[in-house]
Amino acid sequence: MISIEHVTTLIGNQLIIDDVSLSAEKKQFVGIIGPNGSGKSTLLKNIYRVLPLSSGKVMINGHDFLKMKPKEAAQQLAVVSQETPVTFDFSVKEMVLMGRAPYKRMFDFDHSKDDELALEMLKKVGMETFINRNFLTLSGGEKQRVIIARALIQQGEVLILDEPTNHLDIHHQLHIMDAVKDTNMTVIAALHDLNIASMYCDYLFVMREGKIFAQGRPEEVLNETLLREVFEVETIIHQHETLGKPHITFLPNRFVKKQ
Ligand SMILES: Nc1ncnc2c1ncn2[C@@H]1O[C@H](COP(=O)(O)OP(=O)(O)OP(=O)(O)O)[C@@H](O)[C@H]1O
Repeated sequence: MISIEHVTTLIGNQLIIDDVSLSAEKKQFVGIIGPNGSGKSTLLKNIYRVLPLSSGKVMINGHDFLKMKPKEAAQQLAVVSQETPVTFDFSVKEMVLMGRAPYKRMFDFDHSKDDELALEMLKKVGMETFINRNFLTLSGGEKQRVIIARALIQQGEVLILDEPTNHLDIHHQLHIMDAVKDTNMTVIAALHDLNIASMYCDYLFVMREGKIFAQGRPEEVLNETLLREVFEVETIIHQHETLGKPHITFLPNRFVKKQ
């Protein structure tokens, strides 16, 4: 279980995250939704230690995550962010094997068990035929799928996803979300696509202006009034017959104005 307790973040003298608490139970898939600039990425960066928080705590299974040594922290939590800058020439396999680093001691070499795992994770993201390709020659979506394989091979308890499927076509969005859902990891994901959030998340936190505005299961949170108030959009929401989840149809402004 991961819990974020009363996190507040100031950047300069601007309050970006204002006393946010949220948690995810073991193996739960938790989504964070909210408009541009509402603080989703900042909060995730606070959690994965790229951005220091001003006050608050991040606890994993009762241990203070922010105080863990880097290797121990990497055994607990993996991250896929929107962009992963890579400037050196690595093969796809080498990129994925980097996810095993938290389990290595100095002068340990990759062994065949790790190679098998790398292939298994690349299969999960549909990239196994690219195993010997140079990472830098891949398309944006292909790169992102390799980065997801690298996070999966880390086999931590918690997976943090910041807009993980931004670069992906719809087939690969669903494929990746299915692969993530099938892992035994606890997931906290910032998502822009509200129908994807509805389909995959067990629980949602809605952020607005650095605060948690609402929370609950998708069917409790995704309603026309909330989406109007938070995202300033008009929608029609119905329960999808096959999926049993709310499905959102967004109405174009010019259509709404005519009504
Ligand atoms: N280094 C920084 N300096 C100043 N302001 C910042 C900095 N980083 C983030 N912010 C501001 O904090 C607010 C929250 O940004 P954040 O990236 O967390 O939002 P977000 O919800 O992830 O947005 P998006 O949906 O556009 O990705 C924004 O107003 C942003 O401009």
